[in-house]
Amino acid sequence: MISAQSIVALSSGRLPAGIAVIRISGPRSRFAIETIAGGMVKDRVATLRKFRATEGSVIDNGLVLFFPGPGSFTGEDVAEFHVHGGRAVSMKMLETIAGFDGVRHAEPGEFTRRAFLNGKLDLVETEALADLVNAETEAQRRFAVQNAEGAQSALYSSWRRRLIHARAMIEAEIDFADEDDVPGSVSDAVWSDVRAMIGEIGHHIDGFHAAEIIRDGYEVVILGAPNAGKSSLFNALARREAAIVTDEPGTTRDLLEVVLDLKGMRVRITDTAGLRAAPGKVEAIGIEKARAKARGADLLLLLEDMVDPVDAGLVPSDAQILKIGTKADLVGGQQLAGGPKDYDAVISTRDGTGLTDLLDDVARRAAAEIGRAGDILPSRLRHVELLDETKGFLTSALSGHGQELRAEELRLAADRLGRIVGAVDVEDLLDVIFSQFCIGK
Ligand SMILES: Nc1nc2c(c(=O)[nH]1)N(C=O)[C@@H](CNc1ccc(C(=O)N[C@@H](CCC(=O)O)C(=O)O)cc1)CN2
Ligand SMILES: Nc1nc2c(ncn2[C@@H]2O[C@H](COP(=O)(O)OP(=O)(O)OP(=O)(O)O)[C@@H](O)[C@H]2O)c(=O)[nH]1
Ligand SMILES: [Mg+2]
Repeated sequence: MISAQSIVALSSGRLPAGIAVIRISGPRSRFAIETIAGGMVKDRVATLRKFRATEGSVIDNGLVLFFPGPGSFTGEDVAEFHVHGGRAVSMKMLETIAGFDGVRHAEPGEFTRRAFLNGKLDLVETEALADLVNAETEAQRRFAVQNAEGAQSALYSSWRRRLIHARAMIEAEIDFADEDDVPGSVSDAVWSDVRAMIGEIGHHIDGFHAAEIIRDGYEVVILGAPNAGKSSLFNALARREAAIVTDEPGTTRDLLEVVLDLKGMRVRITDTAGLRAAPGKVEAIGIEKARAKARGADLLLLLEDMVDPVDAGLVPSDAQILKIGTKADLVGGQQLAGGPKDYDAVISTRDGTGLTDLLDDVARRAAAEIGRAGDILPSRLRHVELLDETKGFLTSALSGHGQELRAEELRLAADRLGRIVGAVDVEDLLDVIFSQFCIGK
């Protein structure tokens, strides 16, 4: 598909910058180079040229590249002008190119949309490209680049191929039911492969929580009785005075959150109101919020003042729990070693005791949840929903009666996988997916 309209945008970031890249895709790319750079350049080779405005004045000295379609990012002819990254320079270039007949400013994600429509990327790779551009942590980048390169798509495509093969076998059996040369063991093999796929898809779906942790962060909630030292730990982890600390019990009422990059992983830490019976009105609301937050957490840090231990009570949650003794600086060494309480960690925000070990422990637990680098995980709820439907059709195909019906269910299952990668009927999804991009991508 070659669009009649060419599109232009600033494809590099915020101005001013050292260099800015102005990119045009579509049939007017060639004309833009001829007009602005005074003549065509060699394909795919950076060439230094003077760039001139329509009336002939010099805009800048810069590098220009031409990528002939279909061998380009978008699949169309593409030109790039690399200019000095000033605001006025970039605006003059954009204005000049958008002033040509048949050229308009690109919408967000429109270059990538053309790449998708021209078959350069599938839908999952497109989503991964959006993730790559938005990646802030090393774990997010690793995950996104692997999927942008097609790892996730390859998995779905291989399942889809297996299903198409399975269905062909079952339909052949229907067609040749009366003949002797289609052995029954063929259909046994097919259904045992379908059973295996149900297991593989189920296992893959289970990985979604790991993908959510990579994207949204590993959720750590600090809990404990009033004055246990929660906000002091929170501030130490945030490396700033993010929360108010006083010696008055009941200082913190609202949830406070910081996001850390811990060894390349996104980790969200929440400070909460001290848990106690018979609190004041505002505090009671804070305590309810703390309990609700704890329910959705991955890890609870349950703090207790070792000088004045108060049982904060149990909080229902599936999260892992680390019991932490605080204010170690106030407690003698022997007391700690032989004390009645068992703590997973002992810290002091006063003298820094145990903080590095605690962070290491949190990072280890987050890494264990994320799984091994290279694991292929579903990266969108959209994928999980379609995978669930796929699994549902496979399950009823497996236990169903009548070869025709069962073959039809295999078809429906393969169709759902096709929807994930965009091989079938996805027009309705495109606007949602491309709205995740910035202009120029
Ligand atoms: N200057 C610049 N840097 C960039 C991009 C770009 O468009 N321009 N990219 C944009 O996102 C990324 C690189 N991605 C690209 C992907 C495909 C093709 C391309 O021309 N593909 C052809 C031929 C491939 C080949 O020669 O092996 C093709 O797919 O047919 C170019 C860039 C990151 N860096
Ligand atoms: N000596 C010592 N004092 C600490 C330490 N951590 C906190 N404190 C003190 O303990 C008191 C309570 O600390 P906070 O961090 O506000 O306690 P909190 O758990 O957030 O309390 P609430 O918000 O009221 O629930 C303050 O006076 C802190 O200075 C520590 O490691 N050593
Ligand atoms: Mg507090």
